Amino acid sequence: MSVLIPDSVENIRRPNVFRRLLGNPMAVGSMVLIAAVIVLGLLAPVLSPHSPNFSSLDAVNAPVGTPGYLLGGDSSGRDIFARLLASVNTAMLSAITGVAVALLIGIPFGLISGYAKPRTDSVFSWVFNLLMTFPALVLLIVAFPITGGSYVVMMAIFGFLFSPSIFRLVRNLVVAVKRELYIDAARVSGLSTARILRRHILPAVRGPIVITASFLAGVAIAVQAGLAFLGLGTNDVPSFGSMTADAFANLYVYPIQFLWPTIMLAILSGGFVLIGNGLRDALEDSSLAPTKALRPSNPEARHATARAPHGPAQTSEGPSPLLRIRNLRVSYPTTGGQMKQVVNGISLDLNAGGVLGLIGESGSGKTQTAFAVLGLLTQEARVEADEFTLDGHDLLSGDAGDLKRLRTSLLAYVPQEPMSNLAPSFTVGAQLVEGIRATKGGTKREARQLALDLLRRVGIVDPARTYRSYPHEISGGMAQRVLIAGAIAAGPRLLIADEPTTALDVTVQAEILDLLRNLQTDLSMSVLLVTHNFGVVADLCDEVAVMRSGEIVEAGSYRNLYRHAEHVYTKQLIGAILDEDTYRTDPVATSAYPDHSEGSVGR
Ligand SMILES: Nc1ncnc2c1ncn2[C@@H]1O[C@H](COP(=O)(O)OP(=O)(O)OP(=O)(O)O)[C@@H](O)[C@H]1O
Repeated sequence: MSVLIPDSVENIRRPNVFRRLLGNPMAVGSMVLIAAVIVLGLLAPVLSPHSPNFSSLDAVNAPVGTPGYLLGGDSSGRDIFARLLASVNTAMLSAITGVAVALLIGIPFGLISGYAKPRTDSVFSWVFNLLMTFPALVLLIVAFPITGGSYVVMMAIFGFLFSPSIFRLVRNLVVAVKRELYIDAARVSGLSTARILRRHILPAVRGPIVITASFLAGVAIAVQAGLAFLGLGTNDVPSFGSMTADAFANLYVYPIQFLWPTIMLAILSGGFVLIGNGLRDALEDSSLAPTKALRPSNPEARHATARAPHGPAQTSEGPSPLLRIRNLRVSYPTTGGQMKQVVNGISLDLNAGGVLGLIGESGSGKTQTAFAVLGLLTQEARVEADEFTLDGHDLLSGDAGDLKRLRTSLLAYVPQEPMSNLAPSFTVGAQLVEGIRATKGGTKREARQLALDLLRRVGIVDPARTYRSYPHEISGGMAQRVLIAGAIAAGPRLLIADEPTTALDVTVQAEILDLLRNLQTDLSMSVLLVTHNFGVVADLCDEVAVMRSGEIVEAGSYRNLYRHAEHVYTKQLIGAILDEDTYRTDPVATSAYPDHSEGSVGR
């Protein structure tokens, strides 16, 4: 299958994220300050001569610099420096507890809810929305007696009450990401849901989770301090809140006692927010936009899309075609409660080794047909047919797992937008290796070797370099070659190519068509080519089915159709083929289809 899946977690780390983070002065400053504060907290027993709860009458309100009392003593004669360092540990443990609980609840439920069927999503969303309506701070105060005064338990409750914010964030991100084509590609490849969630979706949504977790850490520290300020918590554990409450009583006499805990509190809670912002910027800067395919033009290649068909024509009348479709209907529910049919009962056969072009204007139902074969239609789609078989197996009945395995072993898919089908966070090699291992098994070393061979096989000049590259570092044409390499890795019997050249410039289109033609011949595989361009059909296909408004209006061998097309729409499509001897001066006639006059035949 055309699977381009990452290899391992190590491969998902972009090398320059940390470097980018180091280029952000606010984030670096915050990290240094927080790290210094944390080290001070950890070294508390070494640095302070007194225990934080030790009190001495001699040290009551002692000034800064008193021997043995670096920052002086508080109103109870305790060492302010010792209590400050102990409070750092309290704050950090509070942040870790609160954030960990919120993430442990919010992330898995958010991932499942966003990815699962609408009913599961509704149930989870309802529960978390309900939880979100609870006034968290009031509940924390009310729950205080059952915590036994333990701030760790209180912060665990805090994490629980704030988990809906993580849940909603993750769920909404997943809903957006799961529509990406590379997720479809991963599903087609047969990867399990858990693996897709862990390897593809989680890395894609981690940036916003990181920033929210940082905010939450800052909030957790502030909330714990606030509760302690109100006297909620054991007196044995020093915290910035209890220190400020003590100092508050002496605010006008010894204001400096108030200064130390508030400065530390500001450093810790503000610092986490700044680090989170810096991390988000670093992650966003390294999320890379696809680059356009730019290749030196090859004047000779211009012939390719308008050439006569090659090789012997395949008949679609064989006794047991690889793909057999009879009266296929695909429909979707409308807001009015009815079903809207987008594929209206089409029938076609594709023999082993045959090349069938499915051609038609935009919206004619080509992709819906191809996706029905691939099993990639959305859950609300209703697929019905009198016959719908792949290699003799019924695609409409039977165990979902068996059908998935069948498709994985027999089908491969080459998409329209090569860049969108490569996961941006992983190297080309990592994606190929995992795709190969998911379909063929074997060791990582074997998969790597095969990936390099495949890259060479699809005409990539420097396979090792491309193997190491991220998708943004290669051109659109190379990305399509990479996808084709992944598609042929497991030796598919049927390759479904959906507008494989549309997103590429014209010379690269010709190269990709050449490649597909050579691979089809060498590997003796069948090809179902979805296109709106008769020139592409001419280049590759033996048989053609012309689709319009969800129906096949004309079908037959390419040669026959090219010479003796009967349907006016087929004639229009043929008339839209451009070659170097054709100079179009008139627009394509559309009067035969007044209701579809805007329909594009040569988009
Ligand atoms: N999820 C959906 N819900 C409702 N209608 C849909 C859905 N997906 C596709 N359609 C409709 O199905 C019809 C056929 O779409 P399809 O993608 O197969 O067209 P196409 O011929 O491949 O065109 P294109 O070349 O633009 O992709 C379109 O009218 C489209 O709006």
